[in-house]
Amino acid sequence: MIVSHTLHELADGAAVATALADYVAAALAARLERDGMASLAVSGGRTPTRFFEALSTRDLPWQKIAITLVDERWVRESSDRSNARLVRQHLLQGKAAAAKFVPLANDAPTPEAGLFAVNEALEDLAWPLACAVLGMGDDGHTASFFPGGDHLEEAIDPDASLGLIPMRAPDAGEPRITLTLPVLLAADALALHIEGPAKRPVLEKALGEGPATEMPIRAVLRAPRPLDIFWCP
Ligand SMILES: O=C(O)[C@H](O)[C@@H](O)[C@H](O)[C@H](O)COP(=O)(O)O
Repeated sequence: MIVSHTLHELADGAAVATALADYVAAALAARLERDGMASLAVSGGRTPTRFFEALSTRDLPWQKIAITLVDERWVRESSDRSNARLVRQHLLQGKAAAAKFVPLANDAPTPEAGLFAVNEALEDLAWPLACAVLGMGDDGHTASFFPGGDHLEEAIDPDASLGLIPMRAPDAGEPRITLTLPVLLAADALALHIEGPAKRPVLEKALGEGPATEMPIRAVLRAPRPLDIFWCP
């Protein structure tokens, strides 16, 4: 198996935010230079706030950049569980306010009902992604690839034909929608952003043996492509 990870160990969350913002800005700039347009997919959850704020100050031609999410909880943007809300509050600010944002959720009652419209909206992005930034939960999930997820095997299939898939899982809270593994792996640059002492042993365990369905981050860690892991205690 070919694995090629780079672990960036930083002193604290502020240092991770700066290093990851540098990394993402470089990936966007490289793609902009080549194609004149670039897309970025980011994760939600609690970890990314400081990184979003650092990235939002970067001097990039944001009007040529489209931002979407790696995954979303199927809730309204008024919910504090909404990843889109987090992106609007912390990333689409300052210079980055000029970016185009394509949310993964809409007003449809379920992800299945909303899927078609989200897929259509995503057609406006420049594909493949210039950069995708993943997070990781304490159970080893990433994106909405949850252990026990009803569409987990399809979502982490490297040959998945769908780019976007609904997901329900016992520990996911609400129904979710997520980009699938091949879409994430096709990104020019792929980062995993984890912070705090509790996540390091989870990462170490995920790097060991065992099925990817048990710790779905393994599907990313085992993929034959470079992955940059940003971590601080
Ligand atoms: O919507 C989400 O929940 C995410 O995109 C998810 O995959 C997240 O990255 C991890 O759960 C880590 O979350 P924390 O940053 O909250 O630990």
